[in-house]
Amino acid sequence: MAIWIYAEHKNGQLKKVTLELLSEGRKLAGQLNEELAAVLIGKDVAALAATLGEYGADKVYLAENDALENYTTDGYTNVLAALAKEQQPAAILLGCTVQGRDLAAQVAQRLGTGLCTDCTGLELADGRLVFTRPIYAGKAFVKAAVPEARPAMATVRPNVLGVTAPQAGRSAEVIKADAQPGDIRQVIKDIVCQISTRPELTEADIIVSGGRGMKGPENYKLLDELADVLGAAVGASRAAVDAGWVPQSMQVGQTGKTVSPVLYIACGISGAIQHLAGMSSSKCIVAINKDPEANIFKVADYGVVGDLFEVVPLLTAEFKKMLDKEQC
Ligand SMILES: Cc1cc2nc3c(=O)[nH]c(=O)nc-3n(C[C@H](O)[C@H](O)[C@H](O)COP(=O)(O)OP(=O)(O)OC[C@H]3O[C@@H](n4cnc5c(N)ncnc54)[C@H](O)[C@@H]3O)c2cc1C
Repeated sequence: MAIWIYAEHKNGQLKKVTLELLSEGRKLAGQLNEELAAVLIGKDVAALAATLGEYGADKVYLAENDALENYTTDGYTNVLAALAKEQQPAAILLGCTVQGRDLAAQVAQRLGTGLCTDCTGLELADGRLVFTRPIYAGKAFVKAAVPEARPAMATVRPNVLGVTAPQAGRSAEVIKADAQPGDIRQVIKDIVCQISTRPELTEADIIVSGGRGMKGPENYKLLDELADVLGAAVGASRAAVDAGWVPQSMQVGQTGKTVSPVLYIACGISGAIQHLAGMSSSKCIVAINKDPEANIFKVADYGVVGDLFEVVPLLTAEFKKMLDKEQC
């Protein structure tokens, strides 16, 4: 009975959440005395198996097929579900990403098993995997387990688990898996990539986010400047997205992306429950708001009551000075 990690990858690179799951999976597999396996699906992805081994996988099930070049719900579900039926793992863990959420739901249905979504913690209790997940938009947490059904499945929020250092030279046994994608109903004609030098929102360690208090799209350049100095991603509230100031891909919250960076700087965001649902698991929250009663201050670790148009440029200048000094 093994613990499986779904190895999500993009543009020839493993997603950070895959490494986080491997690191956590390694600990759990050790405690359970089970093996840790990664499932790698795609076209020409075999080279990634070496990294999976270095980060803790004992085995890599490699399913390669030309038809699996791009993620499709049908193709990837058929391959992962068939493999799980054959091998009967104890658990399958996926990242709570757009792809992971889609695939996990389909595979769980196919296997007739339970799925805990959007988990922020994993532990063992009486030899069983117990998942921690936020409820009521992050106001409370439940501990949930998948009762008798096997495998127990879960999607885990990116950026909440740490990544342990890879062990150079550690390798995994690579097993060629059946890679028959079956009937694929989706046709992918083109993939339009956003070109950005910034980290992806869900994987970023630092996020600078702006809301309605930004007053207009032209003012986001203030956040861009701060983000450039900090190597951060830029996010937004739904109010800013609905106003057409920034694209929906930047939205953080219940109907946007869920993020857990080390540092989240909220500028001109009131802290509506739907926004908090997407960012309250950030490790450190800094809020800049001119209203001292704003709800965001209830979740903030540090709050600046002030006008963001004064505070943000000052922060940018101070961080720049600090980093310039460090480089000297
Ligand atoms: C079903 C549903 C789903 C939703 N999903 C989401 C979601 O995913 N994400 C999300 O964000 N929202 C979501 N919302 C909307 C949410 O309820 C709020 O309307 C939204 O988050 C408000 O955005 P905001 O904080 O930017 O704007 P506001 O609430 O208008 O707050 C603007 C803040 O800026 C401050 N401010 C103004 N000027 C300045 C200045 N110069 N300097 C400093 N501060 C200033 C103000 O004091 C105020 O606190 C959802 C709502 C519903 C009903």
